[in-house]
Amino acid sequence: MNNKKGVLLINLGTPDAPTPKAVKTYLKAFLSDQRVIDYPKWLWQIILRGIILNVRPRKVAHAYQTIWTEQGSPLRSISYEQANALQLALSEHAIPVEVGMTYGNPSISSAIDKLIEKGVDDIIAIPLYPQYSATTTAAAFDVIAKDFMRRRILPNLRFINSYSHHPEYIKVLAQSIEQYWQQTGKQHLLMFSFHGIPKRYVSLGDTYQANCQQTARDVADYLGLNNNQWMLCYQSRVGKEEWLQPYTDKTLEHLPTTGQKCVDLVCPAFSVDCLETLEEIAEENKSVFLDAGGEEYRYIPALNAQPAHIEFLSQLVKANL
Ligand SMILES: C=CC1=C(C)c2cc3[nH]c(cc4nc(cc5[nH]c(cc1n2)c(C)c5CCC(=O)O)C(CCC(=O)O)=C4C)c(C)c3C=C
Ligand SMILES: [Fe+2]
Ligand SMILES: [Fe+2]
Repeated sequence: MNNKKGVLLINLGTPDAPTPKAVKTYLKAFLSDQRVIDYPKWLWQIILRGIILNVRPRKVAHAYQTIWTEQGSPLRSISYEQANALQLALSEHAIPVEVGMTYGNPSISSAIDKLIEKGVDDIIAIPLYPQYSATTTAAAFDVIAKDFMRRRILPNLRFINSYSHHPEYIKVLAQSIEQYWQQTGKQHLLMFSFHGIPKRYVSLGDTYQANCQQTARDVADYLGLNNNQWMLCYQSRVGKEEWLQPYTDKTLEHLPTTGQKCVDLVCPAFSVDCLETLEEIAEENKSVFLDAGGEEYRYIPALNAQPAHIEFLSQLVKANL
């Protein structure tokens, strides 16, 4: 008898509300994960609970308030849109799709419960991180593994660990940029801004930087861009350690002084628009660029639930049936 397949779409997670209290709960779970911050646990917990969780939630809650919608956090509401659209795209195979977040709600465990309730015994887990990183992809796997520890009967599991250079993904991403340029009638310097990670993690073997470089180069090649027409940077640095460089904010501050006054940003590490794109890139970094003398700054939206993105995800699922 064939196994019944189901899809678990995974993303990072987001607070339940844009309040300091809810943000504190979310950051506590997220920043306590040793995959994300690998300092000695006892030392880090003193810093986290003693300083960071008393200062950061207020500031970050304010940032969340600027992007919150009637549907709640964009990361969560767009993830549900993706799941509904993907389930529809897979309807001929009757494959249920559920959303699970590594931190916060809906949890990965609740998503696995729902799939099992629907009779699924073969789960295809897709962390929506095109570029592999231990900080995100492996962290998601850890949560699945932990969930499985409480189950007597384990479903089959297929885990898609990255798709940074999948030809169809490159095509969909490149075409979304092309369409943006066609609709606006203009093309500026293209800045690929990926979420950063500490440089040390790459030295320890994380393939994230190589994956980011591959995505950016493949998309630039698809678009026929020469080396002066695109660049790669890393955003969202946290803490005092050196992260992957060049930094997005420092680069945007510098670009206008070199005569580069117009820029288009795309953030391929984010499959879904979220705090780091809608606030940090589309607002905060825009001000950095314009204040430094830049003239035109545009953010190209994430792939979100765009039909071409959903079609790519459904191909990824079908290839794993
Ligand atoms: C401090 C360490 C962090 C690492 C390493 C990191 C890697 C990483 N994160 C994403 C995707 C997202 N990060 C988001 C928010 C966010 N990230 C960090 C820290 C690290 N991320 C923090 C503290 C926060 C919360 C906001 C803040 O306090 O500044 C989000 C957005 C969530 C939302 O609710 O909208 C995403 C998505 C990737 C892809 C990545 C490494 C590859
Ligand atoms: Fe992050
Ligand atoms: Fe940020």
